[in-house]
Amino acid sequence: MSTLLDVENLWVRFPTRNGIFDAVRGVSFSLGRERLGIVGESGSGKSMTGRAILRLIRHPGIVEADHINLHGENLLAKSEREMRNVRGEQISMVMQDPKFSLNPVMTIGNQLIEAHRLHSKSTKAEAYAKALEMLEAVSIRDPERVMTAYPHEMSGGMGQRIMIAMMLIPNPEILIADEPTSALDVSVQGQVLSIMDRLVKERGMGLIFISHDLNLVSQFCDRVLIMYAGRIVEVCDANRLHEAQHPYTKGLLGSLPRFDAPRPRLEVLQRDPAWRDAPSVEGR
Ligand SMILES: Nc1ncnc2c1ncn2[C@@H]1O[C@H](COP(=O)(O)OP(=O)(O)OP(=O)(O)O)[C@@H](O)[C@H]1O
Repeated sequence: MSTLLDVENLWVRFPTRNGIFDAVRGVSFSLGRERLGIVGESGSGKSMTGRAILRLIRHPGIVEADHINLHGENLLAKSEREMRNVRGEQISMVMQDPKFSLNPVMTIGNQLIEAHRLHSKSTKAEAYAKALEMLEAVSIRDPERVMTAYPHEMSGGMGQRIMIAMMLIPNPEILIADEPTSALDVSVQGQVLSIMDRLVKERGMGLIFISHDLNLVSQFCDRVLIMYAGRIVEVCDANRLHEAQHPYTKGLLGSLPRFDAPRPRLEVLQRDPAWRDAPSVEGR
């Protein structure tokens, strides 16, 4: 499998009143043209890993790594100006809540057109056609009407699909999706997942899918990194997640409710201090 992205020894640090807090601690993994899941409980460092790749960690957070290579070029060596081209052009990120990402006072059409013209020297008519095409690609049924609407007029699921359309306009090679479907109901969730699935298969895109939902990730992804306290504790093929060896992963699986075999009581996730200090597993 060809490697698009290779991350070596990534740390994300925050200075706090009580000293440095390490949110991500020496994580290494690679991404090919695949659906790579990152799972773990809240605070395990999933989002910070995704944001660090795009150097989107806010001050005073610090990103350090031996390298974050995109096609062999280290993103950490790029200037802020060069990074602006990488964001969107090569790597896009979709966040959980589109309301925070779309401009509330601009029509959806104008936002899509602007996104397109930012990345290519096209005429307004070409950008309009491309915007319509992208809305159709994410299964928006009435794209002409949606072009003239404002974000608040959209349901959560439509907003999320519009965000994906916006992220796809520059045709990125990598999409980082941070809990992209957790605010959506199950049927809309299915639509959004199938759009992302199609993009991986048809465009050969690499997808990093960040989620706390083990069931979803095991069904949707090819490979899964399991994070605990800022480290990767286990790497599994998604369809073999049930064979996971690490006690934390087993605990996460054991604490899931199941409809097919209801448990009288959900297991409480136990944590062992030794897990924190064990070296990070390589996600390659
Ligand atoms: N500005 C900050 N200062 C200090 N610590 C921070 C800061 N921002 C995030 N953190 C910490 O970094 C850790 C990792 O956060 P991250 O958002 O990556 O977790 P996550 O696994 O994505 O969790 P969730 O599923 O809840 O989003 C958390 O413990 C969080 O409290």
